[in-house]
Amino acid sequence: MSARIPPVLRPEHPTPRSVAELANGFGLRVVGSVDGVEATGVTLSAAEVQPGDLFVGVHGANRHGAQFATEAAERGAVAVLTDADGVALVEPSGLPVLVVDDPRAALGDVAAWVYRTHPDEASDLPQLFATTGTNGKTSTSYILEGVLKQLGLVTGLSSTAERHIGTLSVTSRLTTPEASEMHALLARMREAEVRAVAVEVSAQALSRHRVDGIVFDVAGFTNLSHDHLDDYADMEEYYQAKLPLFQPEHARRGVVSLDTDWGQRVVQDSRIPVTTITVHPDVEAEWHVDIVEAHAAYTEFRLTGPEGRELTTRVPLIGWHMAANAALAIVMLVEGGFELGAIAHALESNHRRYPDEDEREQRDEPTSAIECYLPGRTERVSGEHGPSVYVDFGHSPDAFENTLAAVRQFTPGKVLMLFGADGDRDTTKRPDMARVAAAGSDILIVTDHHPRFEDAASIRKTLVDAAREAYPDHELYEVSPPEAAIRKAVGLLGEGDSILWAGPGHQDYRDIQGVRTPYSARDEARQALREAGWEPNSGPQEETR
Ligand SMILES: CC(=O)N[C@H]1[C@@H](OP(=O)(O)OP(=O)(O)OC[C@H]2O[C@@H](n3ccc(=O)[nH]c3=O)[C@H](O)[C@@H]2O)O[C@H](CO)[C@@H](O)[C@@H]1O[C@H](C)C(=O)N[C@@H](C)C(=O)N[C@H](CCC(=O)O)C(=O)O
Ligand SMILES: Nc1ncnc2c1ncn2[C@@H]1O[C@H](COP(=O)(O)OP(=O)(O)OP(=O)(O)O)[C@@H](O)[C@H]1O
Repeated sequence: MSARIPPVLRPEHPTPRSVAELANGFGLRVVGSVDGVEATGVTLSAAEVQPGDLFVGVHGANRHGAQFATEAAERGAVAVLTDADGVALVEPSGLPVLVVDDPRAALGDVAAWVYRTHPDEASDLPQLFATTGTNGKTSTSYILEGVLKQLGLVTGLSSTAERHIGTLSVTSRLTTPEASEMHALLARMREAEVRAVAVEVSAQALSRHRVDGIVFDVAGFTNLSHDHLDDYADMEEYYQAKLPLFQPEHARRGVVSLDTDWGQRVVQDSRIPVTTITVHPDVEAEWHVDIVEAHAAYTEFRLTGPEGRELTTRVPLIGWHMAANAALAIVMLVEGGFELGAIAHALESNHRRYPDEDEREQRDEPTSAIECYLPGRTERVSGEHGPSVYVDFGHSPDAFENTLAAVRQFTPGKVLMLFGADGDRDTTKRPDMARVAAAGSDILIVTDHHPRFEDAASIRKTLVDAAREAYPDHELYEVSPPEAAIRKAVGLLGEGDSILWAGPGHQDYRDIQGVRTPYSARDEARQALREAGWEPNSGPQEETR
């Protein structure tokens, strides 16, 4: 059985556009005739062609997309956009060809033209908020969406986990979709009268032109730390990949967190107006975040900014880093034109019940709180009794350090870290992940994650060796597969202890040898708790969505 491929959201009522006009407007060479040909959509994938589409054949890392032109024609493509190498590959399909040097680089503007989502042409687009950084993009985007909803807006979201259009939700494939899908999504959001959208932008997306043809109203930067050094030669190259988001081509204004030193570089190197924010009291910034209360169900923080502006609220997540993400989201909204006072008012009129709410009511204090549910980000799956179990999407040393520290705060007993590493992804971070995992835990269980085309046992060995070398006396087990590992973890612990299962987060599959097998770590952990006699929680969807 393989996991279902999530759908691509497109406009339901696209207006056809003349392919000849497209060729003229973009100065493209035409092979064959495009007279009277009209396009209603754009795609890079032959399997996803819908009648009326322009199929774009890019020279990929594995193959040339133009070789799938016949399949695209059979599905109803009306023309192909490709490079000079692709022209001969398209010939058997009989489709007319538009030729451009770099189809991927042209894709954003072409898709924006077809879907009428280019900022020069469209005055009716939703307000767009982009977040980038190594960690915290998904969290900040969900929090932004949550606050926008509390402000009463119809919202959209594009994240690693899900894409949302109002109440419609579909699972995501990539963190940031290809430009053809991105513009189709924006066009569909416009049809649904979405007013504001939170978009997660990965470094890979910027390097691969996935947000071309989009100018975000506000771009936010969370942090930069070791990750993705399979895609980028070093941290400098990784940083340079993020930078275009803070230039006028992609954003009007920026909010930059100075929590990592890289933030200062963004401030220096960007060519748009930026404001700064930090949780560090000794770092100079326009906005500061102080933690007021760390509770097992929320983190309360105070945000202070220029002209004496101040707001105190809660985010229903644990760890200082989640308060940092929430504060960043709020300042992004302020930069987007929302008054801090209006945001404060919207957050106070919520109905969430926290354990100490009765006490607050007696003191006649309104509770200000952000309403949001983040799938698989330090998500608690355990119930009232037994060990606390959190499932998380962290897969970098920095993420491990912060989530372990957050879990430790609310664990009187032992903290057990259960994790594996991604196959076919940055191998250089693995030893650091193992060392940080051991440093922050009392017990470590190394298991498998997505091996992809790598040997799972050798990934585990790298992790185990690095942890043993750094912490020879650490209690450490190597258990495969993860179903066995979570049962071992639950069996080792009891009341007052915690398990942090890092890696799988919200995901509903495991990638083994390129086959996506349905798999939910959250379901697996709940089942393991049940088998051990502990009743898990019923899942936050029912409680908060
Ligand atoms: C490295 C990378 O970004 N690769 C992306 C790229 O693949 P590729 O260039 O290898 O494509 P290819 O397999 O050679 O195929 C070439 C073309 O032929 C088409 N094709 C191919 C086969 C076929 O049967 N029919 C067909 O039409 C493909 O759609 C493609 O357009 O183009 C594909 C089509 O859009 C993407 O799916 C693929 O993303 C892969 C799955 C991926 O894993 N990307 C990761 C690295 C990524 O982008 N990650 C970031 C988040 C990172 C993070 O923050 O953790 C993200 O934004 O998701
Ligand atoms: N501001 C932050 N600083 C450090 N770690 C963070 C921060 N925000 C979230 N994390 C941790 O990073 C991990 C990933 O969180 P999240 O999914 O929000 O980030 P992301 O940037 O979207 O990651 P990805 O690109 O892998 O989807 C989680 O373990 C989370 O607890």
